[in-house]
Amino acid sequence: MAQPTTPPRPNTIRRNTERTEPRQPRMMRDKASVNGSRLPSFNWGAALDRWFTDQRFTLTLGVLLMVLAVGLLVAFVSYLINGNADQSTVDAGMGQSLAESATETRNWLGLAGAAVAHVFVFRWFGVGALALPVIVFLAGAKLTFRRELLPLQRTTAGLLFAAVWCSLVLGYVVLTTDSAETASVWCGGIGYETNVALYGLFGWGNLALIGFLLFSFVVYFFDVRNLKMPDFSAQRPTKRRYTDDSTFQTFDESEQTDEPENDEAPETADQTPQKYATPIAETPTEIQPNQVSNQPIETPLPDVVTQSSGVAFSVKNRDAISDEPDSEVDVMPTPAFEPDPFEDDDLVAIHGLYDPTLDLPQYQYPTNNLLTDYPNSRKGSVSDDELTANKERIENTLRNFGIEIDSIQASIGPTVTLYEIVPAKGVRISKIKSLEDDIALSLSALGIRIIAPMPGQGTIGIEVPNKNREMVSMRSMITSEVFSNSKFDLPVVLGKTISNEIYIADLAKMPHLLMAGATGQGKSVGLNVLLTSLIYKKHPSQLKLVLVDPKKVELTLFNKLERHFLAKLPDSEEPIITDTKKVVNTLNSLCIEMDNRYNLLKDAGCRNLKEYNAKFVKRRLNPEKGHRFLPYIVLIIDELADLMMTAGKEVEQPVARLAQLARAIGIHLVVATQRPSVNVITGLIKANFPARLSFKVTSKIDSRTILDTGGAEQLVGMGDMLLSSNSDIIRLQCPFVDTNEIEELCDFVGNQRGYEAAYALPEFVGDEGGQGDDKDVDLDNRDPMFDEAARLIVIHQQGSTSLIQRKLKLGYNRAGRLVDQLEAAKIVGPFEGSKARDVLVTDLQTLEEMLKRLKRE
Ligand SMILES: Nc1ncnc2c1ncn2[C@@H]1O[C@H](COP(=O)(O)OP(=O)(O)OP(=O)(O)O)[C@@H](O)[C@H]1O
Repeated sequence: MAQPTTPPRPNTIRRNTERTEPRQPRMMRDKASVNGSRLPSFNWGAALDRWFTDQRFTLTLGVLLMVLAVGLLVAFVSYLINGNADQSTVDAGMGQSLAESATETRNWLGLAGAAVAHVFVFRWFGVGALALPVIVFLAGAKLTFRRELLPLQRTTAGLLFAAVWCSLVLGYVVLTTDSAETASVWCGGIGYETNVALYGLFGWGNLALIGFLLFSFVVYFFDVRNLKMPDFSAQRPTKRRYTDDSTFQTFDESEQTDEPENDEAPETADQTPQKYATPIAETPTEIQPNQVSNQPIETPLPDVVTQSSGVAFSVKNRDAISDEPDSEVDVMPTPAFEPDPFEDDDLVAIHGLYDPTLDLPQYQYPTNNLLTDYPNSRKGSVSDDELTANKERIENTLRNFGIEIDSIQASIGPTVTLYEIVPAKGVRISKIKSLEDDIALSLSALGIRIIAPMPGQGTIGIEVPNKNREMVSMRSMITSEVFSNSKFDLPVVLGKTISNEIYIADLAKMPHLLMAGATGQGKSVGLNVLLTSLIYKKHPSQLKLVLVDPKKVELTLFNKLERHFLAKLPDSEEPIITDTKKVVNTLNSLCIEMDNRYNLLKDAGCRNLKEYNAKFVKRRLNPEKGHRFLPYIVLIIDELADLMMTAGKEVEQPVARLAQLARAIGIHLVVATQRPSVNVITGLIKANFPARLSFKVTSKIDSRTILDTGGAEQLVGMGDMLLSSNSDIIRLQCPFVDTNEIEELCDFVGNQRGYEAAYALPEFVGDEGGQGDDKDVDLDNRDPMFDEAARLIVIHQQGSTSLIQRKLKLGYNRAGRLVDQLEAAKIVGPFEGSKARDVLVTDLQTLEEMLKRLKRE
């Protein structure tokens, strides 16, 4: 038997099942394979995780805790009433029989109640012990109803402090009134003993210490940072949320946050609306956009809130206030010299960082048990017989062709086993590569892939499919440490590598993904895996999905996420886009969103979305100037081929434009197709998708189209795939997630409180609206901005709606109408899909003459 230090014997086979684990000494590995006794190790961590996340377990535990809380309350109250009588019984403890003690106990919950209460009430907290049942009850309720009645952590901290503090105050009173005999049960041991210990030192100063303790707690608990004098003339800041398009509610800040009432000067409307809308109302009010009244809210909080209270509020509120000077809104005038509060560091000091997740503060991330645990997933391990047989066949085949090898090492992956061969000295690698087909034939298995040489190693790899493959469950990916601890912005699980490592990528860095694969090879499952990873990791305020599904059936289940994660055109009814015309409009709308976001970034002086959001979170960007927290947008297109067939350039151009420019502003594309031919994956699209993934395809040509190399035609299907990223090719097994798992996940998210509607993308007037049939356009009724828009277009020689929109600060609809009028006046040419229109007037002088003529007519 070989010793660990001995160099590998020629032609020996070694298993390498788990690269992630430290490698065993050779001796042990050989032993394991000789005996053939590879015992499956039981995963205690996963079993415990399963147990604790099982909803039946949490429900049972929750109810148990609530019952326990009631029991503790009864025991404590009873002890406070009868405690003096029970003390001696409990203290007598082991000195007498249990039955004897039990009969003597006066506690309503018998000896057990008296004993527990004796510890918590008498020895520790006194009357403050009553905090304990409240904490236990809240914890039980959280487990039972899966929502918090009160913020558990914060309430627990507050109650524990209250218990100790009460004990200290009462301890002081008991000590100074010399009533320990009768009243020590009320203050408990902590309060009494502490006061006794300190009284000798400080005397009545104890009270000052206790008072200071309270002060320090308040400072930290409520994050008080200064003691400015309260301005009683100030009106209280209010916070508002829309209930529907026409009305919105404001509600008192103090209802929502645990912060102390803000005693700062009144905030003006140009401060971030998460904390304050406008100092309009003293009391909770329901406000019509054009009129503000002081009626208290009678309706409870709406079941929905707007996308980002930041964005929506600032827009609507601006309309309500600035467009209606005579309205009843009493806006506090802002003196001209007053500094922009958004340049004032104090905002964070006063209100803390902006938290986008407060849009949906009670949102619960999906739990692991929504996904199925496939217990037999590791069943497909490769037997020693299979390994030895393959090894011998590889050796024999190579020997038949005159190739000698030094050693073979096997790495068993979930779908294929990689045999790494160290050829004998003098053997040319190209010779082995040229024998690819012969080796495949002799191993009589599909899916042999030869990697010669293995990048970074002096070996040759031969991948042979396993007879029984391992099912990689999505649950095992989600529960893995790498995924749970991943700090990626948009973490997506892609699968398991040949060495059984979990492969996670950051979509934000990829920054787009092109996916191909013949029908039935796992593309839809792959898209579901990607969506599942994102939904597990992101809060609805941080991520929006635009789902395009020309096949109409693949992504329907995600409908339920409409009010949480989906984004769509404002006039569109279906949250999942299936109609080609709507797809074109949506893509163009995303281009407008991209332009808008670039403008916001420019104004903010930021280079990318991360910097921008970080600045917004620090309250350095003013929502009144259009700034808002920008969620990531992930566009998923399931089946590009259909779209390219029907809309060609109209789809290609915006897709390419988005792929080219959108990475910095947080729009990422995942585009899938079953036909990876050059007329679907055009050069323009391909050039802008550096990360590409291929499931099994039907021909080497298809493989080349998608990956720039062959190999994908030799995959074995069912989620077996090749990922090409930064010129590396990695073979992965995609995890499996079934439709009913997706259904459970979407139900879990969809049944929670969501936004009032899907995230609204900017309006885009498609070709029907933008075609500009000049017969319908009345040039006598020109837009007041007509001349200005015409000059702009001619100066820039660019007939684009978004240029007008940006430079003249107009809404999309109005800019669209202006372009129609410009077309009717023959200043710009007709609509040409997503391309900018031709400008028909070449210089300003000609334009001015045209404008004069128009005025005379
Ligand atoms: N990762 C995987 N692990 C195990 N089995 C898989 C995996 N992916 C797909 N399969 C199997 O292959 C079948 C087809 O997968 P899928 O529906 O994703 O194919 P597709 O490429 O989207 O096909 P189409 O283009 O026709 O929609 C699945 O029903 C499943 O049985």
